[in-house]
Amino acid sequence: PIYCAKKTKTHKDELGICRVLLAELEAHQDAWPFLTPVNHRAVPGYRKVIKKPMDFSTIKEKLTSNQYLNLETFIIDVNLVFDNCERFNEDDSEIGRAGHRMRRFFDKRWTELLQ
Ligand SMILES: Cn1cc(C(=O)NCCCNC(=O)c2ccc(F)cc2)ccc1=O
Repeated sequence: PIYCAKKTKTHKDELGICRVLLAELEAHQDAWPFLTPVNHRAVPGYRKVIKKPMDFSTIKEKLTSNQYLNLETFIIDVNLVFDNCERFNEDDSEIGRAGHRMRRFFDKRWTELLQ
């Protein structure tokens, strides 16, 4: 079409996309390191190194208690999960590789959903 207006998304539309994206992240086979908060008593050094812990269950709680203003604030928290993972884990480790795979999956899915 000659004129293609960018369809603005309402807050409800954006939150719907967040719910779909989060469900897909949680269902992914490589999600297991990210489903619950890292147990800093079981993982030495984690609390000192990672200033802003984040995980999918915390994101779900924030989503259901309407703490995300929009899709962007949701994407910031999801990226925090993957950035924390990269900071704390070797790229060539079980959890490090899972983090890279999950980030690639997320980046692909939210761009697809926004097209
Ligand atoms: C992101 N990150 C995670 C860990 C970590 O050790 N995370 C716990 C893994 C054990 N948790 C599971 O295996 C599990 C949890 C829930 C579930 F539904 C199924 C399996 C360590 C460093 C780090 O940076």
